[in-house]
Amino acid sequence: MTERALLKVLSGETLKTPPVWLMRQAGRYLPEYRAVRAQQPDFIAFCLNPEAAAEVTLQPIRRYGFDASIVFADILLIPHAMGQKVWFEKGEGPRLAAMSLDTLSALRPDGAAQKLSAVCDTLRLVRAGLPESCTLIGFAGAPWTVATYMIEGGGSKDRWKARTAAWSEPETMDRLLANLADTTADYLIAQAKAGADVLKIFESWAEGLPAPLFNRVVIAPTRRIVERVRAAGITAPIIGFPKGAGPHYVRYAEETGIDAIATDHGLDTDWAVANLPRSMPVQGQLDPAVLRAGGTALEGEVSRLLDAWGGRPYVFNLGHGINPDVPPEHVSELLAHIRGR
Ligand SMILES: Cc1c2[nH]c(c1CCC(=O)O)Cc1[nH]c(c(CCC(=O)O)c1C)Cc1[nH]c(c(CCC(=O)O)c1C)Cc1[nH]c(c(C)c1CCC(=O)O)C2
Repeated sequence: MTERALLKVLSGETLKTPPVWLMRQAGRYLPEYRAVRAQQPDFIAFCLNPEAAAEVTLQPIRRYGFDASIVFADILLIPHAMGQKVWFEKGEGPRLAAMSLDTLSALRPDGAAQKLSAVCDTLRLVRAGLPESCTLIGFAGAPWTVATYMIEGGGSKDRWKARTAAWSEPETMDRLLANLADTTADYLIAQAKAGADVLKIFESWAEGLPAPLFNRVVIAPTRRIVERVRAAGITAPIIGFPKGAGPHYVRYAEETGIDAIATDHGLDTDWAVANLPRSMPVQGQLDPAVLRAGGTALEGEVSRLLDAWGGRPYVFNLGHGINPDVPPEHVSELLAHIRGR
């Protein structure tokens, strides 16, 4: 158990060769993923099919021997479980049924997490198929990020409706965020009980928020999740990923109660090294585009990050998910650069 490199780093150890895994390591860049996906036309049903989800979770572990495995699921399972219809249009990303903020904030969280028990079944199947040295990660979206999808009805360029609602209807918005936080905490607790060694909270839309809003919609609901998970006796380390938070990264690291911080590729490395809490484990921040590019650019960026974060508890990862057009052999090159130093 303590042999797991990722767990060592998350408990504060510095390793000469950092553990490595990649966001979206199970996905369309892998032909074996596309073969399973072709049999699973409904993406939500795919996520809730433990055999199929466990199979694609294990595919990148078999191919590359990553140090960690992240359960195949999606942050939009929470709105699905809370009663908002979610579907995926081919080539266009997620769609969610139009609902008013009042209606969304009245969706009752009680019992919603139990509707996602299939994800716990996936975790148990994955654990049984993983090498002992591989850490198993469970995850959920952070309330603000999930709320933006719920309010906008899908992805959006600037989250305009959600940001406007946060200012114009603060009580209703805060109620939605609190409901999401409680459901998400219950879901993460269930994942830890099903065998997740580590929990990760994806705040993919932390970008572009002034400080007062960042405190209210990002920090407070995230802290609420962490407190509720800890109150349930769960000790699994929690990684927070406030993508695009810029200088707010520091307060996020210090005030949410998370144990480790995942950084995006837009964050200045030297600034992050100087300003993030020194003892806090850091994960990230390779530009996904340099993984697509490969070659000497990739080698140079790997060296730059390993040099910058050397001497600190560090987990190698991308600054965002791997793109579908990344050649699978570039991932092998990446691992050779990291493990060959
Ligand atoms: C915002 C967000 C979502 N989902 C997720 C986030 C947070 C991380 C981020 O910012 O990317 C998180 C997520 N989604 C998925 C995982 C699986 C685990 C892993 O990292 O390997 C994880 C951790 C599978 C997935 N989730 C999705 C896919 C692609 C679906 C397909 O096979 O067509 C996968 C592998 C679909 C998805 N799901 C979501 C979007 C916007 C999309 C469409 C994007 C696209 O088409 O690439 C919502």
